[in-house]
Amino acid sequence: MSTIPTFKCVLLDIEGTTTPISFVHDQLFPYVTNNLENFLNKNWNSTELQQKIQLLREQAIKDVNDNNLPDSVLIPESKEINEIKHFIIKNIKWQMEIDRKIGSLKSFQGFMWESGFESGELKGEIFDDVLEAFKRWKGIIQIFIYSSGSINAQKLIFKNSDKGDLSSYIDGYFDTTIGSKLEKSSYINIAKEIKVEPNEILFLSDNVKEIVAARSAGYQTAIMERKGNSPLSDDDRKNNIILSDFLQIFSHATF
Ligand SMILES: CSCCC(=O)C(=O)COP(=O)(O)O
Ligand SMILES: [Mg+2]
Repeated sequence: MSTIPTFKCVLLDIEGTTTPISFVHDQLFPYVTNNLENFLNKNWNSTELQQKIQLLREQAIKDVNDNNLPDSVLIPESKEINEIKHFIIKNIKWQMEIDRKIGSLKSFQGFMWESGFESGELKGEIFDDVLEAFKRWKGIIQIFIYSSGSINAQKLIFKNSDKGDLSSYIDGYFDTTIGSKLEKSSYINIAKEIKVEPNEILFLSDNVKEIVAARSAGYQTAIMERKGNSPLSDDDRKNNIILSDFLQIFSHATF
């Protein structure tokens, strides 16, 4: 068994990989849905909030025009303020019910989470083995994050984590502004950006479709099978390296 890594850097998904899915669904998402109305009322005059709302508005227009969604998802601009807020809340709750991984929603959520992390109400949950691997990789293997969550939200989770401030371990962050996690081109773009050959990058994720996209771009990959992740098929098991713990990477024959 080799203990010498054949990769120069790791690219890590968050939800289901560094962080339990339950943290995202039981803490992060309810923080948004429970505080939405208050948050809009309190921050209505903030330019940043209005920019985030504009992104939601533009996405909703695209949804109606390109995706044939009903006009009821639209967010009007020129109505009474409480009516506009009503449509924003409706739009966000609808998108969150289907766990949409789309930039405008993720950017809005990240903006809201800022207050939660600042007040200490939210603390990023990171698996124990992730911190141990970060310590072993420091100065040897570069660590990058690629999540559907906004870069702002990613930084908040690692800076305000239950393991302390982990920012110093992380060399860079990518979100879907570089492209969808399901597209081969996104992984090629990331490799170009970090100036590392695709076959020298190890991508870890719980999502098999993301793994397939990264593999088609020439990455080394492994599927994370954490408690609470979606079940894997027999084919997934046959065709992939499956890990339940980052520390298994250090003793895995093919890495
Ligand atoms: C900064 S992660 C917040 C969680 C989130 O909103 C999300 O969509 C995570 O998706 P991932 O790509 O990390 O599985
Ligand atoms: Mg994930």
